[in-house]
Amino acid sequence: MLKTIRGDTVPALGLGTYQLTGASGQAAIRDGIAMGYRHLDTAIRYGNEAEVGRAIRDSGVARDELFVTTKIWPSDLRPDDVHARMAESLDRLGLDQVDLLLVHWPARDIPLGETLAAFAEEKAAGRTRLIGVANFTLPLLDEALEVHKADLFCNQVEYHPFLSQARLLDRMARADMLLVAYLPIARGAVADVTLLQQIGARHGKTPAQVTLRWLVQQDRVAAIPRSSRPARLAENLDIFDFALSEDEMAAIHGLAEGRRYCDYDFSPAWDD
Ligand SMILES: NC(=O)C1=CN([C@@H]2O[C@H](COP(=O)(O)OP(=O)(O)OC[C@H]3O[C@@H](n4cnc5c(N)ncnc54)[C@H](OP(=O)(O)O)[C@@H]3O)[C@@H](O)[C@H]2O)C=CC1
Ligand SMILES: O=C(O)C(=O)[C@@H](O)[C@H](O)C(=O)CO
Repeated sequence: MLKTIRGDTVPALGLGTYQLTGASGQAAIRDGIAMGYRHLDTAIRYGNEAEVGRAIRDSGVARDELFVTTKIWPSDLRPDDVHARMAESLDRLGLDQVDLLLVHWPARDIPLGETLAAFAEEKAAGRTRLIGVANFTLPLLDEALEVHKADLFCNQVEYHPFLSQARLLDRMARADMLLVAYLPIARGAVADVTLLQQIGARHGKTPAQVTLRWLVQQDRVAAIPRSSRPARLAENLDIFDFALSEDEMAAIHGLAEGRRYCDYDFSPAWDD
């Protein structure tokens, strides 16, 4: 399944790579590509761009069949730093271009317009095909769209059954942007939820598969679960042979309780 935003496509289900480092991390990423993952999510902060690059080269999969995202940390969002970090990322990845470059978190002390102008320059220079943001709240998104007049591809945010993103999704639909759901299985916590177990039993699927299907079945939503284990990598990808009913979709939406896992002292003031 592909998601299409203004003519650009991305596989709806990608592989998160946080903490997939070293030889074991590289092996997990390589296994994931061999199983069929074609969308890989890394970040400078994860310290694994070299592993991602090696896994891509080992896979033998053509570069244009893969969608590779990286992200720049908020301390490095001044224009000169953006250009330097992007060059270093490409070097570590062993690529000429990434598919998507993201602002990893909003910076409090760097004008957003300057950062996004530098991102647009990276796009114009062909070092990234697309640009976007992550962890942007409604006001930050409005600011980004205002200052950049923007062709922002996505906002990558925490999204799983325990955290509603209805207002953000509504705003992003009007801007024709993709929501990339991080922590899509709430670090595995969905496995213990009775409702997800019951829906899963009906379809012969696990709670994680039901959750990932619920995400990608929504308009303009992609998801990037991570696993270090081959069996779970395969499980998380195996969600395209069934569909949830409208009632099942609504019931899962009903699990939202404002539970957020990624909340740090540098996080923005969340909308919820
Ligand atoms: N932009 C941002 O600020 C952020 C982006 N991200 C991105 O999103 C990705 C996903 O988020 P992440 O933190 O990894 O959390 P996830 O929700 O993907 O959960 C990953 C955890 O769940 C376990 N798991 C994986 N599959 C299953 C399954 N089928 N059943 C039960 N447990 C399972 C994994 O353990 P095991 O490895 O043992 O299988 C791992 O501990 C990250 O890897 C990263 O790429 C994440 C956080 C913030
Ligand atoms: O995983 C991410 O993408 C995050 O933004 C955080 O978990 C980050 O990596 C971190 O280290 C927080 O201090």
